[in-house]
Amino acid sequence: MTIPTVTLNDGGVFPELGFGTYKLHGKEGVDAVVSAIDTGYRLLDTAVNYENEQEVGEAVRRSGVDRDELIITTKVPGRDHGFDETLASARGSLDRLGLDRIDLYLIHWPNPRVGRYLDTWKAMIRLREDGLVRSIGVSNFTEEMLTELIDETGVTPAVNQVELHPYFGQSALRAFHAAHGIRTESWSPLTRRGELLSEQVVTDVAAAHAVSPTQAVLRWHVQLGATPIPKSAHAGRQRENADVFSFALTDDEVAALSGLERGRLGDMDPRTHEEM
Ligand SMILES: NC(=O)C1=CN([C@@H]2O[C@H](COP(=O)(O)OP(=O)(O)OC[C@H]3O[C@@H](n4cnc5c(N)ncnc54)[C@H](OP(=O)(O)O)[C@@H]3O)[C@@H](O)[C@H]2O)C=CC1
Ligand SMILES: O=C(O)C(=O)[C@@H](O)[C@H](O)C(=O)CO
Repeated sequence: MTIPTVTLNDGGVFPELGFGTYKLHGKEGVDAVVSAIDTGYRLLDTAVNYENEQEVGEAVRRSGVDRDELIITTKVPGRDHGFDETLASARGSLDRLGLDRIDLYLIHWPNPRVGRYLDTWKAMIRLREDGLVRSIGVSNFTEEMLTELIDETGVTPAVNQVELHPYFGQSALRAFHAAHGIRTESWSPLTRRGELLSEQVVTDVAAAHAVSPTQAVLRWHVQLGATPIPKSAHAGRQRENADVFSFALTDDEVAALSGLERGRLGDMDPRTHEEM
């Protein structure tokens, strides 16, 4: 299966859909990531805090796919914020991944009370200049935080990975991203298999296209211009989730799914939620 791509603001190629790896561990985790690569996923999303960078690196080596086709994302955790700390954190990630380059490096959470995301961002710029990282971006950043990074460094993040699903459509933040050429990446795009998938509007839209509810929801992300990164440990579901490029929702269907808006899944407002 071939997943279409877009071009990031730094010229990098970026898939319209990727693979989440949170909670994939051990041999089963490696197998799941290999299976995702076999299916056609090229964007893989890990983080120091997922404690599975080794598994992702092993899967990359086990897959028969050319390294340059893969976009390996990892993230600097809150406890490593700061200029020197971020440089060291990246080297730790490269060691665990067993790779010589991170393709997309993100600040996992802004942790505003720590107050060091700007220094962290400056280190990421350095890592990109040094060739250890290809693209740099952030996760869970608000419009105000993005503005600060851009104003202080002149470097606009390529990606902002944020909570996004039909219950939390992030329309204002997405408009800001569009205005600044920042690619939106959707975390928990399926709401971790919550009640969303049995909402009447979701099952109706799915039935209209003879697809599954997860496919209808993932197609909604694609049509918003966001890159969802669904996680599944199962090859059949991985295939189902990636198979969203041969049908299109109508504008009314996109609007109907957006009409499910009700807010975040949990209390994860990045202005107050901290993850170290
Ligand atoms: N930057 C951040 O702060 C965050 C980033 N993330 C990233 O986003 C990724 C995706 O989000 P995540 O929270 O994992 O949740 P998702 O919304 O991707 O949902 C994953 C859940 O849905 C199930 N599932 C997947 N596909 C199907 C299907 N076709 N049918 C039925 N069930 C399905 C999975 O089960 P099963 O595996 O059994 O198939 C799993 O339980 C993460 O893995 C991580 O990489 C997530 C949260 C925060
Ligand atoms: O999955 C991620 O990237 C996270 O940041 C998680 O820690 C997520 O926030 C979570 O599951 C917290 O319970």
